[in-house]
Amino acid sequence: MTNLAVIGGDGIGPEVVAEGLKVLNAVLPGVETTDYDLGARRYHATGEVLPDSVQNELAGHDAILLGAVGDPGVPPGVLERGLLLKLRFAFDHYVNLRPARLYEGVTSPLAGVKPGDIDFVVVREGTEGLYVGAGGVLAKGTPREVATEESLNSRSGVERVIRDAFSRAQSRPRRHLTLVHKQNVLVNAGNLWSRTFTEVGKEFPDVVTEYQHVDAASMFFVTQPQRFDVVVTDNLFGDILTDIAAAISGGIGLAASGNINPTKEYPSMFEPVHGSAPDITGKGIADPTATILSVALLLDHLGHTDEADKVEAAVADDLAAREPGAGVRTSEVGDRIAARVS
Ligand SMILES: NC(=O)c1ccc[n+]([C@@H]2O[C@H](COP(=O)([O-])OP(=O)(O)OC[C@H]3O[C@@H](n4cnc5c(N)ncnc54)[C@H](O)[C@@H]3O)[C@@H](O)[C@H]2O)c1
Ligand SMILES: CC(C)[C@H](C(=O)O)[C@@H](O)C(=O)O
Ligand SMILES: [Mg+2]
Repeated sequence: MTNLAVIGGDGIGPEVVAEGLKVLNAVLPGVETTDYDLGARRYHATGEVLPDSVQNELAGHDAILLGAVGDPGVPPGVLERGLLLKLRFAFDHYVNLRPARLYEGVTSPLAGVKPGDIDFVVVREGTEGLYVGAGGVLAKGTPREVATEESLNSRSGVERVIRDAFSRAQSRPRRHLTLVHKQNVLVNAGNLWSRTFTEVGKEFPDVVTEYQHVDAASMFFVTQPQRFDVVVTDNLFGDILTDIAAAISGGIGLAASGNINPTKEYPSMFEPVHGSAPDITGKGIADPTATILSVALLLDHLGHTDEADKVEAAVADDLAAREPGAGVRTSEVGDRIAARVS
């Protein structure tokens, strides 16, 4: 019996997670779920963000489904760092998997692109880089104030995510992998990434490789998305590139992600790429598709590949059947996709 920890979180998080669970229950009845009240409400009520006891309980689950965290009433970073990043780091989610696909029936803002032109996956490093929290502030509040954030890149951390990306590229028809970095400026980390990429690449002679600086890659994402099959990159570049990937594939409401611990030592965590969207919270108009596609990634990770394929196919059918330009009603999307997989 699969046991799933559910963190609805803030803003539209609980709204989209409810639809993800609707689809999960329809395609794989009997998954045991435990809800965790984490996020802004708990923080305001108790001052707690992620108590150790809760983290330990989460560790005992097969997987975690998360909506989003972040709230305009909570200082920036408290929930994002204290909850989301804490879980990514504690559960060693070193592969942050973010597929981008333009489905039939979905309009891309890019002129002339067709479904099939955008079908790639970003393997974003999830535990290092500028996200580690190294740095600080000197002379705060004075004219001499200096703030630093350091990027940490370990050989083992870089190597394991690059190897994962190579092996994903090897299992896809095009067998193409692009390393994205900024080795012309970030010469220390860039050199480690590119040397490691070359060395690990020797284990995968059938994978075609390419390197792009992140500024050029950002341009090619919106001018020639067909160039990409698998992309591997560091934590911050991956964060930014995957919002671009979402935008060109029809919007942030469709972009799924998995924070994966490939060793399965800890539970992996699945969540939409988007945030808590305070501007549309409570209106019933958030698109739950990203969360439902994240449920497909979750099912795949847990070995339920048929169910994962069924969910993705149902999403594709639903998107193809949507009235162009018509708004989304959150619960209706969940109802329709759940009905298709039942
Ligand atoms: N994984 C996460 O938990 C996560 C991710 C990103 C941002 N955040 C947090 O969320 C809060 C808001 O951040 P933001 O505004 O930069 O990003 P956001 O993704 O929440 O919203 C950006 C825009 O996209 C729209 N949008 C987002 N999800 C949508 C959906 N499912 N359907 C339709 N429209 C959708 C929003 O309405 C908004 O206009 C911040 O506190 C931020 O730190 C959390
Ligand atoms: C909320 C924030 C910590 C997070 C990130 O930067 O990774 C978000 O933007 C994401 O893309 O999941
Ligand atoms: Mg982001």
